[in-house]
Parts: sequence; structure tokens; C-alpha cells
Amino acid sequence: MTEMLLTVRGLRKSFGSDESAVPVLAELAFKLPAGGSLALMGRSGSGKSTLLNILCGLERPEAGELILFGQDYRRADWQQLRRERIGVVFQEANLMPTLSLLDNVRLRAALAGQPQSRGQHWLDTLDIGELAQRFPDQVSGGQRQRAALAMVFAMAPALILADEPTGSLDRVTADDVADSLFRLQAETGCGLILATHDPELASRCQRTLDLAHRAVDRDAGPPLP
Ligand SMILES: Nc1ncnc2c1ncn2[C@@H]1O[C@H](COP(=O)(O)OP(=O)(O)OP(=O)(O)O)[C@@H](O)[C@H]1O
Repeated sequence: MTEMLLTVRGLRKSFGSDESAVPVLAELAFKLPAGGSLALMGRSGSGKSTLLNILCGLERPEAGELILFGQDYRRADWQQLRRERIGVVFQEANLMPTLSLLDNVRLRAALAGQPQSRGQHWLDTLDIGELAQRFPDQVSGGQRQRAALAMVFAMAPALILADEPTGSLDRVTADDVADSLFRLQAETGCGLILATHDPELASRCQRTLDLAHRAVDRDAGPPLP
């Protein structure tokens, strides 16, 4: 039987309270097998980032089932999961500005209990090995995003959550960074959930979950009687 990294059923999330509550995610259901990849699509405000936040424990759903690595989310040690098993990649690389690229990767590996000695290997793998001693503000946006990927893969995660990981890059650089992400995901066998507006990027995932039709059109007001 295929091992499931993640099983979601009947997931609901609203913001606000009582009558002013605005539903963002409603009755969401999907599964992610080990090593699988899933693209989250949908127009702005459809809940892609909210879902990613729930999947790394930064938001709590108000109802539904979420089984991650075989464990109910209510019993999960989310800090430990984010440190050791769930790698998060944002649109803008989240690097420590006072550390070199190499030290950023080493620190991330150390926090995850992985060997720091592989830091240079991960920078080489992401084709930025020669920039190891530079600081984040001394490299380009694409190079910073490569460093962010090096950090994430250095922690040997079981699951990567990526929120518009190429959204701030030009097309050519975005394609290069995406190539690296998908190549390393396949090589390491981790799962990937990726939120994007880019159909080309989404098509590189095994499956797509379109949140658009689930989003509540808040301009439309309450349903007519
Ligand atoms: N903490 C919060 N409090 C109140 N409303 C929120 C909060 N976080 C998100 N929302 C609302 O929930 C909806 C979904 O937001 P979310 O950021 O998940 O959408 P998205 O699909 O990622 O959008 P985008 O593509 O623009 O990044 C939006 O209407 C947003 O305003």
C-alpha cells in the first residue's frame, strides 16, 4: 500500500468570528503520497497560503481531519516538524542577512539535526557553490532563491511547502530554479506542495488542486433567499 504523507478530509477554515466569519477553505479533501507533488492553484484570495500555513501548523483549521506523517495534527509537535521534517520556501528567500550563504545552509542543517559538513555540497548542487562566502545582499534574487532551496534540501525534509517559489523571478531564472526544485525533489524523494498562479509551473506537479471554485466570492454578499 502507498504510504501517505498527508491525508486531508473535510477541512474548513474561516477568518473572523460568528456572523462576520468569512469561509476561506470549505470541505477540502486530498491526499499526498510519499514522494508525490501537488500544485495548489486558484485566484488571489482562494486560500492557497492559508492552506500552506495550516499544513505547517501556523494556522489551525476549525474542522476536519488532517493526518500528517501518520499523526493527527492536534498531537503534532509543529515546531519540531518545521525544524526537521517540513521545509518551507517562500516567494522571497528567507535568509539570515548577517550570515554567508554557506553559514545559512549550515545553520538550517544543524537545526534539523543534519550534517553541516554537507553545506557546500548543497550550494554546489544548486549551482551557487562559488558564492558560498557571499552574504544574501551580495547575490541576485535568483541566487538567493537557490540558496533558500539549498537550505531546505540540507534539512532532508519529508515534505516541502513552497508558496510561489519562483513568483519574484524573471521567466528564465524562474524556470532554472523550478528545474532545480523538481530535480532535487525527485532525487531525494520528498513530497512537495506548491502554491502558484503559474499554470506551467503547476503542470510540473503530479496533481493539481484548484481552490478557485471553492473560494467564496465575498463581493457577492450573502446568498439570496
Ligand atoms: N489572518 C487572517 N485574518 C483574516 N483574514 C485572512 C487572514 N489570512 C488570510 N485571510 C484572508 O483569507 C483569504 C485567503 O487568503 P490567502 O492568503 O490564503 O489567499 P491566496 O490564495 O494565497 O492568495 P494570493 O494568491 O493572493 O497569495 C483572503 O481573503 C485573505 O484576506
